[in-house]
Amino acid sequence: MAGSWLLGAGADLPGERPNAVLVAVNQEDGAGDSGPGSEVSLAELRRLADTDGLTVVDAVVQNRPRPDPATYVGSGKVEELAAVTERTQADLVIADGELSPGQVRNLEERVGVRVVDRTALILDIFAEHARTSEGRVQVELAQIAYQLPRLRDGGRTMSRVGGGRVAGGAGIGVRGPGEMRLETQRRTLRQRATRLRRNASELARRRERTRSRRARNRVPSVSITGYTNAGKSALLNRLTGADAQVRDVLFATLDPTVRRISTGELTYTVIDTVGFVRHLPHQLVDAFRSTLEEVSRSDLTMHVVDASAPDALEQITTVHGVLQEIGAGQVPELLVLNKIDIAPPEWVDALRRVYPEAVAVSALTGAGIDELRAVLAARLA
Ligand SMILES: Nc1nc2c(ncn2[C@@H]2O[C@H](COP(=O)(O)OP(=O)(O)OP(=O)(O)O)[C@@H](O)[C@H]2O)c(=O)[nH]1
Ligand SMILES: [Mg+2]
Repeated sequence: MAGSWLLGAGADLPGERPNAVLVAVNQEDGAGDSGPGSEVSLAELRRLADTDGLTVVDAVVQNRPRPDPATYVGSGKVEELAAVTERTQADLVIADGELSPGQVRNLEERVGVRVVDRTALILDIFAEHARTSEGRVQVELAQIAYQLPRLRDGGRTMSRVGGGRVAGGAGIGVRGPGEMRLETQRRTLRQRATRLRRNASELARRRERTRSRRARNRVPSVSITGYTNAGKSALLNRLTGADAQVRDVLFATLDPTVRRISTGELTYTVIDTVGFVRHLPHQLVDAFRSTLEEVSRSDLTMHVVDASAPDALEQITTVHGVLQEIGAGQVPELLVLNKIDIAPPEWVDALRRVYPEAVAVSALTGAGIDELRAVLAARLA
């Protein structure tokens, strides 16, 4: 059920899209114009909320040098937020940044509805989209890592704030607040995490065996990386005739799809994997380490860029940052500018000036795909 983890157990409204109000602190610190609270970041938060089955009804943004340690936005803005939430009958508030447990508690007390942050929203989308057992285990581990430091003694929190569904209704934390003492909750979560980790490492070993078989057979591997919604799965399908799921939502792909390509003498595998996003929750990066190893162990990564995105350059920087973080910084990269069928030609040219080696394609129309195949073959030979 969309948004159920965010709203808490028992708050599911079947068939209805819960309303959300966004709240953000725009630090305007000159660190690029895509930080929390910027237009780019808020537009993305809207898309994340939409992907998660929520309707964004309003946004409250405050410019200030840094977030208020107690309430994230200043106290005047908190009152405004409460008024907006009341007027729009919103079911929850989503902050465009990571909130401390104290900030969540204080905001919830004053605004009167559930308050979550960008990380929780992304975790919820991942939980919705995970299909394989490995994906589910990884998401649930990330959710537990997120929940543990945020557990609260039920008695003082609002009745709406429960644990809620975690990864496909696995059943942890579904009891309402106050039913379990904090320590018991903590212990239960830790025990569950231990079981999940055991499970995850078994699945990782299986993946490792497949990978080393490919390596022994000297089959080169190409990974597809890039910002979420860049067209990675569409490109895999175009290159290999696979039927990976292509959707206009964020994080459509969580579970890697591998396909083999043979052209002339050359055979290689192509693997499509999870997309990246700014402020990708570190809990997810940790939990998805084994999936992401497919990237760090690959011989080449095709970094797919949505050339029609106004913030394409910043998306590239974000992806490079995540690649570093997962230990894939050294993997040779082939930049692929995708969606040239809809990108303004001057944008594509501007990107090519920065990245002269990039290949421009459209996974949708097939434009540039032959050249991409040729470049891939040359780079792998
Ligand atoms: N116009 C156009 N749309 C494209 C192209 N490639 C992909 N798309 C669209 O972009 C959206 C995202 O495509 P996906 O292939 O699912 O993107 P992805 O990078 O795999 O996304 P995630 O798995 O969610 O990270 C879909 O609506 C595709 O139809 C393209 O070359 N041109
Ligand atoms: Mg995909």
